[in-house]
Amino acid sequence: MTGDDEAHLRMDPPQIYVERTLAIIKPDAVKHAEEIEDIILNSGFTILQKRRVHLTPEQASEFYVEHYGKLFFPSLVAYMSSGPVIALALARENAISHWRMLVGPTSVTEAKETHPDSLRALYGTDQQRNGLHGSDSYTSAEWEVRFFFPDSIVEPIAVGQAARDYLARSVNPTLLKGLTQLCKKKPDDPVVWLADWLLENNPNKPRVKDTFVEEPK
Ligand SMILES: Nc1ncnc2c1ncn2[C@@H]1O[C@H](COP(=O)(O)OP(=O)(O)OP(=O)(O)O)[C@@H](O)[C@H]1O
Repeated sequence: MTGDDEAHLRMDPPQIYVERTLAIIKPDAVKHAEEIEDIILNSGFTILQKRRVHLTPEQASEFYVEHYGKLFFPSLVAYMSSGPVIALALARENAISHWRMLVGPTSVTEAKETHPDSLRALYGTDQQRNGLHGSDSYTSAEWEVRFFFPDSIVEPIAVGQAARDYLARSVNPTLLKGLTQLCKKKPDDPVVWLADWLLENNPNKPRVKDTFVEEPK
């Protein structure tokens, strides 16, 4: 066995993990919503759900309850309930940290200086009217997505051993056969060839023969 082979064996298996986060386009940035959604999609996010809502002051207070008691809390609540916002449930790998990176620092002045390409630098106005929100942790993402999308059924995503068991049971046996055939054939476009092979050899494909006889027109 070569050193390269040993290094491959020591490598962790690839992780399959799709994370969700809550994004809000705040009242001052709603006029730029189309542009912002394009940037979201071009940054590898999937928009799972979207709602345009006008929060009441009570709802805005509940959403930002962690800031209750701070000097800026009353004006934050007034601002967040001053006009419609767009709430988006976003998904991608490492969605929470990627979205916060794309959004940029809380202060728009700082965002313009240090992260001029961030969404807050582009669409925010000041420390408070900073255009966008993003969940800051896995726990708050779950809570915030439910806050805006209470009816959404959140399917737990299989991770770790559960993901490995699922793939080992449902996908790997067929995929391995396909990959073996692929290595024998070495087609020009291996991905398309494999996709066709998988469709043709899908063990879940109905096996009933098509017995209908086409009537002449
Ligand atoms: N010093 C401040 N003065 C006025 N408004 C503020 C101040 N600090 C924060 N805010 C407002 O409160 C929001 C929540 O503050 P937080 O410290 O959680 O920032 P953040 O995590 O960057 O923002 P968000 O939670 O909206 O994504 C900010 O986005 C901003 O609108």
